Amino acid sequence: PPASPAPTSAPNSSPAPSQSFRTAKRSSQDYIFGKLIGDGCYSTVFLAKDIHIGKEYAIKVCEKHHIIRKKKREYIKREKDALNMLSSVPHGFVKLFCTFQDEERLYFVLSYAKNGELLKHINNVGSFELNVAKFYAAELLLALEKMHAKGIIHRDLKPENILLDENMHLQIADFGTAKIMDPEEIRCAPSSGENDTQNERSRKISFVGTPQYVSPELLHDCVDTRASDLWAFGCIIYQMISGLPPFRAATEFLTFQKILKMDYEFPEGFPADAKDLVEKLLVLDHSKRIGADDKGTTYDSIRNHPFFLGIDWDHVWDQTPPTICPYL
Ligand SMILES: C[C@@H](Nc1nc2c(c3cc(-c4cn[nH]c4)ccc13)C(=O)N=C/C2=C\CC1CC1)C(C)(C)C
Repeated sequence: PPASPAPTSAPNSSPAPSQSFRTAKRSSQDYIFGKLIGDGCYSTVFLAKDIHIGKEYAIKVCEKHHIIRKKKREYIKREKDALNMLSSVPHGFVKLFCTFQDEERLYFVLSYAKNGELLKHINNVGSFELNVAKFYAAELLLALEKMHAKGIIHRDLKPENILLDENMHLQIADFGTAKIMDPEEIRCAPSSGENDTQNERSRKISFVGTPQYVSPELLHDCVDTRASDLWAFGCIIYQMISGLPPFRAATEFLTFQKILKMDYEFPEGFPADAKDLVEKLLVLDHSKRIGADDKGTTYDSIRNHPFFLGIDWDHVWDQTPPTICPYL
């Protein structure tokens, strides 16, 4: 953990807008830094405890010189903006409570997702029972709807940055790769391939997600749309049920090849409804993916798919998540 430098002048901090009371300016002195819980490209996430209230947080620490040298200021700013835009959403995302800085570092104080990465839970049991996969797919879809309705495309969704809180509810993390669409681009439709504005579709992008989950349009045409997150959604449903992502190979290049050739198959016994939904999400043409044409701020065509039969969409977050247990 970073040595807590004695603050020379009160480091500037900006309390998150959601705080209902004024707090004194925070600094690294207000926290006891614990174990390292995650390592991103340009940041490290530590478990930390607020010495005044004893509450645990995840604090993302970014070295300023590293960000400047790697020209990543835009990524950091975009992540803070996305987290602030989502801090008013009650469920589905890690919360940003406040930020502060000192001479060398930027600090983001965030909610601590006590049960860690979804990937760890999939690997612990091999693969999820259908009811567990359905539940987390439903929570993930609700989070995608909220994110997309605010014009935020995550672009790197994967089981490593989908976390589980202390009550085992889902929280999406790591918005450093997110794209925030300009206000005039945000339509009510959460995702609409053919109606996407020219800039949303054709904007040159400088970033490609994690090989196993990256969408073909991001690879082939350098295009990112909300539907790119729907592709990753399909990969994650496949992986929760089978234990592995659909596109995997010895190298990144071979993985990309498989994606562009749609070279994947379903293991024996993969449930038919789940297979049908995954096949409707893993479509090369992003405008033809299920949900891409949905209007309003919900993916009704996905919600109404038989895979989600029995999900009460208004009470998913109130439910006690089903126990993740190894296959008998
Ligand atoms: C995805 C991220 N990993 C993680 N990011 C966050 C965690 C987190 C917690 C555990 C964990 C908890 N218990 N055991 C493990 C493992 C990985 C975590 C958390 O609690 N709260 C906020 C986080 C992130 C906030 C987001 C703005 C960056 C990477 C790999 C990028 C470091």
